[in-house]
Amino acid sequence: MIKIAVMGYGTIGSGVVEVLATNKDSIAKRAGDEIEVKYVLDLRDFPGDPIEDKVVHDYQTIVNDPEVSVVVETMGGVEPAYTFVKAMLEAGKHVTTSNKALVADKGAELIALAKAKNVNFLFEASVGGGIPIIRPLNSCLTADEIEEITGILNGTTNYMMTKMSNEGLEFEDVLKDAQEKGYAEKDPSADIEGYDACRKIAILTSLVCGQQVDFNDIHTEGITKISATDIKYAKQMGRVIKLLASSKKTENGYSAMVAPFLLSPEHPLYNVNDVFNAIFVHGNVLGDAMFYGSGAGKLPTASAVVADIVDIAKHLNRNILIEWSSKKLELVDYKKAENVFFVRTTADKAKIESIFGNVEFVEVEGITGEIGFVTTSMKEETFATKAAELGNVLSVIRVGK
Ligand SMILES: NC(=O)C1=CN([C@@H]2O[C@H](COP(=O)(O)OP(=O)(O)OC[C@H]3O[C@@H](n4cnc5c(N)ncnc54)[C@H](OP(=O)(O)O)[C@@H]3O)[C@@H](O)[C@H]2O)C=CC1
Ligand SMILES: N[C@@H](CC=O)C(=O)O
Repeated sequence: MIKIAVMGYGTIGSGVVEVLATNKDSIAKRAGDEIEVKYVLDLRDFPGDPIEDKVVHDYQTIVNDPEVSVVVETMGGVEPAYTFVKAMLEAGKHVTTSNKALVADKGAELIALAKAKNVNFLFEASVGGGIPIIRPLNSCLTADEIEEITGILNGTTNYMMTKMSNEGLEFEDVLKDAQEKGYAEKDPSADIEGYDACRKIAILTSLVCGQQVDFNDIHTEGITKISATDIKYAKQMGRVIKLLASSKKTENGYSAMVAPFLLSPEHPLYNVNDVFNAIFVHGNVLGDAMFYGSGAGKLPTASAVVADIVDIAKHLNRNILIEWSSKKLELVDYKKAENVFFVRTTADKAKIESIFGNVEFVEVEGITGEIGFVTTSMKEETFATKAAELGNVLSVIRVGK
């Protein structure tokens, strides 16, 4: 019998307990032993819940119980999750977490500590919800130099953009809906401002380069500036707007960015809707691969956490090597990246053409007093200079290749 503790009995933590109960027998076969939840740590009590008698409020109860060999962290945030997880690893317990804020910030340190203690620190659910992506990068794709990762990495914003675009719903209403469905972060600005996708692409980039990527270095724009008018222009162009997180290996180093992009139907991420996420990976020998599935939500995410528990059960006496050192990776300045831009402005066509040269104008029936245009490909810094010279810019969205 493998005894585990779950820290944080919210959407994902309760999902983990549910998955372990629903698939008890098949999980036991695959893990080679039965898994039993001994403790649930939370701030609250859960009267009437089957785990009612397992609830504890002091993490030291878990630290000090030698029977518990695996700990699940699903509380969220860096503190106190970091303090609790570190104490568990130091006590020789394996840990799995769905907490990307923790992994992005403290991943290198916790991986090193787990290695020193000959236990495991796994975090499959921290990126892409139920989609396997961490394990593929850490094992199946290790023959490759990964040259690009571009993904829809946030379920909340993809759900929101899909509903706003297909059903004409308002931003605040769809955000509330996503929160009620358990997709959003405790502070949903992490979703809508792009910070959550930023942390996820930082984690993936750290894994492929083996060094620490500071998420604060990644240029990040969310979806808060996307309006109903932008969506009308997108439809006129036959495109959809998606929040993309991207990391590319260039000849000068890795470059990463999070921002909304206009995608055409030919783009591999065009048809990724609702809470689904998809991650496009290009390796130098593999070529292209796509990972697709539910990017958020109770059971899909819990499925990934439980898969980590099973992996840990198979490696109780061996550390699974994860190449991610604390040495900082300096990213290439995003201003040097080349992009195509869609711009809405109240400036006139003559001024637009005198500054941007050859552009493609976009007009939408019923929208007056402004015009949209698509630029040629240019460096971010060149675009910023030209846009400042143009003035009267209402919105800017990058156009996917
Ligand atoms: N929701 C999703 O779809 C996904 C979430 N994640 C990540 O998983 C983690 C958990 O998310 P989610 O389940 O949605 O969050 P919830 O807010 O639903 O659950 C967190 C739980 O942890 C409890 N908690 C918070 N602080 C403490 C503490 N100091 N001691 C004990 N318990 C504490 C909370 O209690 P209280 O409510 O009283 O504050 C709550 O019950 C986050 O890192 C999130 O980013 C990852 C992938 C998908
Ligand atoms: N809030 C996140 C949850 C999963 O990581 C999201 O919407 O993607």
